[in-house]
Amino acid sequence: MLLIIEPTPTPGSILIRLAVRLCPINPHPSLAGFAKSLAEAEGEDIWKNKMTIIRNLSRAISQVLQSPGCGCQTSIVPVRCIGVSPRQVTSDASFHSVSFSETDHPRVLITGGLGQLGVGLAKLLRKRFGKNNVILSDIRKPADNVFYSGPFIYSDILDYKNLREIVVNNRITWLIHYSALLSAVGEANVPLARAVNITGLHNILDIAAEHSLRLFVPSTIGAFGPTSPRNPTPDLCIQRPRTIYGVSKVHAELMGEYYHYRYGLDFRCLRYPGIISADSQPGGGTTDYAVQVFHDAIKTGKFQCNLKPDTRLPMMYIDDCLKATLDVMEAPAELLTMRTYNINAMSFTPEELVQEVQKHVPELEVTYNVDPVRQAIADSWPMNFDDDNARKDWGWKHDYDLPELVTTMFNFLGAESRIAQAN
Ligand SMILES: NC(=O)C1=CN([C@@H]2O[C@H](COP(=O)(O)OP(=O)(O)OC[C@H]3O[C@@H](n4cnc5c(N)ncnc54)[C@H](O)[C@@H]3O)[C@@H](O)[C@H]2O)C=CC1
Ligand SMILES: CC(=O)[C@H](N)C(=O)O
Repeated sequence: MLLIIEPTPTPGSILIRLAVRLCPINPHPSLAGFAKSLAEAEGEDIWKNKMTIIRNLSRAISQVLQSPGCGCQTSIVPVRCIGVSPRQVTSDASFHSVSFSETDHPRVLITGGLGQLGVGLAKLLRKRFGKNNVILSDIRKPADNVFYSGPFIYSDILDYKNLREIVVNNRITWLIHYSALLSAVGEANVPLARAVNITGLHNILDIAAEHSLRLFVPSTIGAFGPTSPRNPTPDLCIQRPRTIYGVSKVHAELMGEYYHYRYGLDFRCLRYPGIISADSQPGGGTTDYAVQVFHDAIKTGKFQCNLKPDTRLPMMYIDDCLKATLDVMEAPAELLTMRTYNINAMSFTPEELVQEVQKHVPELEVTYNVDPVRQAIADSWPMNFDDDNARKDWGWKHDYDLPELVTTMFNFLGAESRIAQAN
């Protein structure tokens, strides 16, 4: 629970916020009533009697928590901390952002939503929560099909005020933060990667804390480095990545967890492996080869791989990745023993992937032209990812192994190229 205290807080205003946050749909009468009487008495120098206030406050809270009429889960409301908001709010924005009509469905904002993963996630979430409850945002111009498939809004995560306005005006309750520069493009432009991945994240964290949002930030296998155990890599171990991307993701993991413990932010984070998708292009990472091979196999029958044939990395089909994201966002807080989890599906080398691809396109010709930057990155990343905690805690389970992944990719891309040929 996050309680934001104004510059001159009064017992009444604190209690009204507390009542609303404990049960936004139906503030508990004893707490709400007590808050009202305190608010009325505020003119009478009520701070003089602090002990009475604290005693009555604890009594009112415990009544609320024990009340069967309160629709809120008691397990998620313990008063973790009553602290000052990370960026002090001068207005009553946080109070007004809690709407009494927010009931069944979350209102979701996805940042960086036009990359490899965002459009697919929006589709999945819209199916579950309704089209208009999921807003895609990015700094790029959306394709027609994306623009007409549901709400889209321009949002630069470096613009704090604009981001805050979007969250307030759209009564956002879940924020999925996808904007980032990935590993290879990050090394090519370190200042921009630092700005987007680190400064941008600070904006996101503050806005999420200020407005009590549930926040998802993906991390990556790239958050580990050459001194981490690589086969397998557990959730908790040495993390000394050697890319700006990896450093920024470790920073995101630690800052998110810190905000969780310090301000009660509902921060959730999964470390994704390399993600393979058919209908969206990767944005400049080290694992991109594993998507490119499918397109080249179909288009030209020739593929040049930029990693060595025996470079083993953890990978996952996009549907599994998006399902995991929704599952962890919906998981009851009491199941989460950690706030950052590894997830995995399979591990393979380019050689093994090519063998599987050649079962579908036997004439595929493959050459290796190693990119030293990407190879050095891949050599420092996990080979196998240990995701036992995600499986134990909230029931994570992947559906796609290597053969299913390859068949699914060809089914999709084959159908697409047949449609293109027919037109
Ligand atoms: N695709 C993958 O294999 C993996 C992805 N992830 C993480 O998942 C998230 C999404 O990944 P992808 O969709 O693959 O990334 P992507 O690189 O395809 O897309 C990132 C998006 O962020 C946007 N962006 C850049 N600067 C921005 C700014 N200032 N404001 C708003 N948006 C901005 C870009 O326009 C782009 O559409 C990222 O955080 C990434 O680190 C983690 C592990 C693996
Ligand atoms: C694994 C990732 O985070 C991403 N695909 C990259 O290669 O940079």
